Amino acid sequence: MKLPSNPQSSPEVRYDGKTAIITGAGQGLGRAYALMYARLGANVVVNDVSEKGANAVVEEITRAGGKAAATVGSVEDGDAIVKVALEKFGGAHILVANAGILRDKSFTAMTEQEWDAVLAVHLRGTYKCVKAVWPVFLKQKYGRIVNTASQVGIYGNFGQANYSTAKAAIIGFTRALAVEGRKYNILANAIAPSAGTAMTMTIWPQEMVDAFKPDYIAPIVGYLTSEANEETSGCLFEIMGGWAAQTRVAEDGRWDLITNFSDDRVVYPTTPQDALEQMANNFGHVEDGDDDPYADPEDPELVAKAKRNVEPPLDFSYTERDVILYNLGIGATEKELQWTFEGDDDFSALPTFGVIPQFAASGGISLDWLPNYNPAKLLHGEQYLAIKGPIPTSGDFVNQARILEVLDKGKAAAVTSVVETKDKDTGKVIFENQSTVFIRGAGGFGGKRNGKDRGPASAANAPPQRKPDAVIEEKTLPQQAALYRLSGDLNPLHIQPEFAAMGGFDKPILHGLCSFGISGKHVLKAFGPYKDIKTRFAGVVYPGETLVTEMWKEGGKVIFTTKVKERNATVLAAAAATLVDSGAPAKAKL
Ligand SMILES: CCCCCCC[C@@H](O)CC(=O)SCCNC(=O)CCNC(=O)[C@H](O)C(C)(C)COP(=O)(O)OP(=O)(O)OC[C@H]1O[C@@H](n2cnc3c(N)ncnc32)[C@H](O)[C@@H]1OP(=O)(O)O
Repeated sequence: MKLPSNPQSSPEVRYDGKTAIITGAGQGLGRAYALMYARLGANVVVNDVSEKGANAVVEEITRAGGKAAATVGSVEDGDAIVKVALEKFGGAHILVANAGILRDKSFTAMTEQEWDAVLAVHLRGTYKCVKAVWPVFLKQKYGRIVNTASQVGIYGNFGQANYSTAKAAIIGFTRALAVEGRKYNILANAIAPSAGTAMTMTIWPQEMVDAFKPDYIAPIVGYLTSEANEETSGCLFEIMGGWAAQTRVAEDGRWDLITNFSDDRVVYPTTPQDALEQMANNFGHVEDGDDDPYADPEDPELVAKAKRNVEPPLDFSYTERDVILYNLGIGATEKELQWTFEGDDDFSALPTFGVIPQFAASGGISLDWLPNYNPAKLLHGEQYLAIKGPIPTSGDFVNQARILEVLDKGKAAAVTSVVETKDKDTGKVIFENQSTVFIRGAGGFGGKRNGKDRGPASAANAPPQRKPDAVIEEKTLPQQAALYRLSGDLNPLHIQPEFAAMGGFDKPILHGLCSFGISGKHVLKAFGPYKDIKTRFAGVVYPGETLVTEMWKEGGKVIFTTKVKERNATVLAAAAATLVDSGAPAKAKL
């Protein structure tokens, strides 16, 4: 920011013809601002809850030859305040939301009334005044706003949970206004002033109150709300007794140095996109210490810390009942006792049961840091499952989840997580899942578009140009999703019409992993067991539709494609399974 050395005397900082609205202007900081604006040619609307205070300031201004009007009442009545500006002066150009109260109390003792009162005056009052003046600013394509935050809102303070909350919220509010207002020449900044006023008098010693005069704050507010300020917006300034600094957010993503902002790898994000980019850029290089340029491979503790996307391990158990429920959920029948009767000699889980433990683990992975994240817009994009040992029909396990990659697909974000499921007793990994979710509307944050080669987990698996070696058709049930969800994926997208509508579907859709399981069962029936299986979810399936799995045996792999028969739509693509017995012949008749 280019700040004139003395804005009050600088020739370019004048407010002739402009109307400034100042809330809480009956005394203290607000009064100092009101007097400054009036002195520099503005019409001033002096708002205060105290009639005496507001009138005294108006009188002081008019006596000195300036123009001012009082509006007495709460800042929560922003409409009434702005109305005075429009009626008395025919417009509004500057809003300084300054009014505030304190109700300090330790959080333990703070009453709800004390909480509500502070939030009402600071946060709701600021919002109401901005809301009322915003259409005026939009229409004239000009507006300058200074909202009043506080150091307490930045750093927190004992006895001020209510005030800290309101002030922190005002910072975010102001930054959002700056983003939305920029193209209309509406600039909004927040200040965290410290001055001796009636408000701080209750908590500061008298010498401090005397030393830190409100007049020291006014010039910065004056400059920020002047025409001379053509670009500074969305900033936060801490100002006190003639000292001012811009406060920026700094990020250093290295665990070892997270509290040490001392070198040039520290970054200063100014938008959520910047902040997200820092996070997104870090995904993928933290699988082991050697991959992490910031980790010291000599120091195992540091290497462990560098695995920053790792969720804590979570216990997970399942029983034979869970196995049967899953098998039924992907179409096992009462005749297939090996999948539906625990007393059968060959009782077993269908291999894709291995995707189920990840649901218990990935609950810890939150995605709400993505811009415009909307859970209704999330679709399952890809799935890879490696089966690394015989699948028990019951037991105790430990799941470990981590985010592997966050890609920016422009109109969507693609987030890949990895979950390893280990046998709790032996520590042996049984399943590894790599799962990509595709969140429509959450892209465009400036992250990288293409991910790394994840071997069979990201292979393109193009089907060969010949007739399939095996084809299996299976009609799903209208209640397929209602049944399948009981195995762990409780996403309402698959059962609740209203939620499906929010996701853009006219009715609930089938779980991607249900179709995956059904096709995985077809591969098993046609070619026998496999040690890994992968697909891309290329189109939606509705419960009740018929799935047709076309399979081609290529060496030790079965490449497959699944279509919905009724719509001839491809729903599983780039799909393949690696067979345990690579020499297994294609079964001609199924
Ligand atoms: C713990 C485990 C977590 C699992 C959570 C699972 C939660 C479940 O409850 C949710 C579900 O089961 S949803 C049901 C299953 N999934 C679906 O039905 C999705 C079907 N697919 C589609 O609709 C589109 O392909 C669609 C919308 C995905 C993409 O179509 P388009 O927008 O037209 O995309 P397109 O223009 O073709 O490509 C844009 C870029 O995105 C990449 N891409 C496309 N499809 C992808 C997919 N399925 N997965 C990952 N990336 C995909 C493209 O490669 C392209 O990238 P680039 O431009 O860089 O080449």
